[in-house]
Amino acid sequence: MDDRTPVLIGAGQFTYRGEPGVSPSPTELLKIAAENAAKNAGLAVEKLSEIDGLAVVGFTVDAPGGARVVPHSTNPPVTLAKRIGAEPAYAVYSHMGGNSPQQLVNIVAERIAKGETEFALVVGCEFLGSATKRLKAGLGFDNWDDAEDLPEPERVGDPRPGVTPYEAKHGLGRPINCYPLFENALRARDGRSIPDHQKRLGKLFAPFTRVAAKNPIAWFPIERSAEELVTVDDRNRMIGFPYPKYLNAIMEVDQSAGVLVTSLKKARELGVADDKLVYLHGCADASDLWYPLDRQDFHSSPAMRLTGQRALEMAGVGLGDIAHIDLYSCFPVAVEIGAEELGLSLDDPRGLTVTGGLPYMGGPGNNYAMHSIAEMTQRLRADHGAYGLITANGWFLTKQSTGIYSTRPPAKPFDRQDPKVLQAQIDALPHPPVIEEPSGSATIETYTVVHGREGYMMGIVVGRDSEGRRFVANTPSDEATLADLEAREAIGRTGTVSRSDDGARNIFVPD
Ligand SMILES: CC(=O)SCCNC(=O)CCNC(=O)[C@H](O)C(C)(C)COP(=O)(O)OP(=O)(O)OC[C@H]1O[C@@H](n2cnc3c(N)ncnc32)[C@H](O)[C@@H]1OP(=O)(O)O
Repeated sequence: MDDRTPVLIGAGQFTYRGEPGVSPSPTELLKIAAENAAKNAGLAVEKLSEIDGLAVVGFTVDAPGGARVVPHSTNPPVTLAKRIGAEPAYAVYSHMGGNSPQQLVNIVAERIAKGETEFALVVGCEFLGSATKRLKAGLGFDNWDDAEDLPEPERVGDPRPGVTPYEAKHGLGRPINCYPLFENALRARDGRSIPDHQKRLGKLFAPFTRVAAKNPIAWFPIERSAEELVTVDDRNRMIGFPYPKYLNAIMEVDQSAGVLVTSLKKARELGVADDKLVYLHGCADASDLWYPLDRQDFHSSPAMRLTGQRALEMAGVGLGDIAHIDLYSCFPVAVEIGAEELGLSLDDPRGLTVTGGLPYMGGPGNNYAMHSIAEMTQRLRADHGAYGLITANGWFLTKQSTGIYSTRPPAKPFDRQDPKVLQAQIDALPHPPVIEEPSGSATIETYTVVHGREGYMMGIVVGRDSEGRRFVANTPSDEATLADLEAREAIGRTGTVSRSDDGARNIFVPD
């Protein structure tokens, strides 16, 4: 095998469950994950000082337009490198997106295969659990020594925001509002009744809770029944119809995870045992037509389909050869569409998660997939020669990265396809025109009803005007309108769209 074959040698994870007032800072969380990865590889933590590559997953608080409410370094890779005594020649920080962990592993592996990097740490963390509690309780951030003001890091990934200003104005910028648009569209496409579809969602995620219950890293290690997941009550309030809270990714956690990726030659020099080596056999990255309103429809993902196919092709295996699977699971529809695009059934006996998934394992910001890679590494070491597949999704089913791993040594040299190849195919797909100021009669293409802690808040409708142009609008926010949208299927219903009195938004009034 080529000396430059990229290989994962160690994976570390961490969940902090202590007092918020003394919680680890972001750099501390990253360092703990890195040290756990080193120990997992059988290395002394001091060896981390030898890395020549460092890729840090972008923090959620650094999303475009995000306020610097939590003190943290302006250059997390450099701050972390100093903390572990390393001076990596390659040090990058990703743009937003839950695809980032797998994308960074793919990029770093390609660099290793080209001889540009030899020993890399890929790592990320979530710190909004304690940080939010500190902010709410006025606990301050005295023991966080991260707030270094350094030159901006080199960023990798696509810097575009997830939505246009037009979409943001109508509420599409929050995942809890946007993902339900896909879920409802999927239900209507299948002609399933609302009660039957809710049952399907509970049935899909109940096995995820079972995996989380056995995962020592899980934020909510609690097994729940299918019925409990979809029963709306005081503990499980409706968030964005049709998702009660238990079907939403949990935002406020303190977790971190990282992996060490080296060349085979370096792994040998470091003395890493053969039974620790996990190879990246296949990988791919692509984005769907970028903005939600530009999609072909709200129940498919060409990027998931193509990245899955390409990763399998690169690995030289078929779906039937995969023994362990983790589909990105921020909300049920990400799993449903992911499974459909890959050709998996929702009750596949292999299971669709190795961690327990975002609503139960955690890792909601951008770093969830690092936990699935770390967990997959363990599973594959225990099932020598088996293959594992993970998918990672960013923004609103926008960016996709896929990885296929195994302890089995690859039969051919690592050869990542230029992501531009798949991207050109996706960008050439036809899609409906978008109109920003529609008026007149229109039809609902998909919708959701947004709830606050006190109850109904607003409706969001994606519709088509009489010429088939797509628009987004809000509905009147009276209870009768919103309750009716939840009581019976609204997709395909007609109404009238016009400008709000203040001219700021579109308002769709159902017939
Ligand atoms: C590509 C992608 O990955 S997109 C996904 C990115 N991630 C997200 O967008 C996260 C989405 N989730 C959220 O924003 C939040 O979890 C919400 C809005 C669903 C709910 O949060 P809140 O409004 O704070 O919840 P609420 O005030 O009703 O209840 C708080 C309680 O519920 C718990 N809780 C909060 N969210 C969740 C959740 N998703 N599942 C289960 N319990 C939860 C809290 O721990 C808290 O419990 P406590 O009372 O025992 O302390």
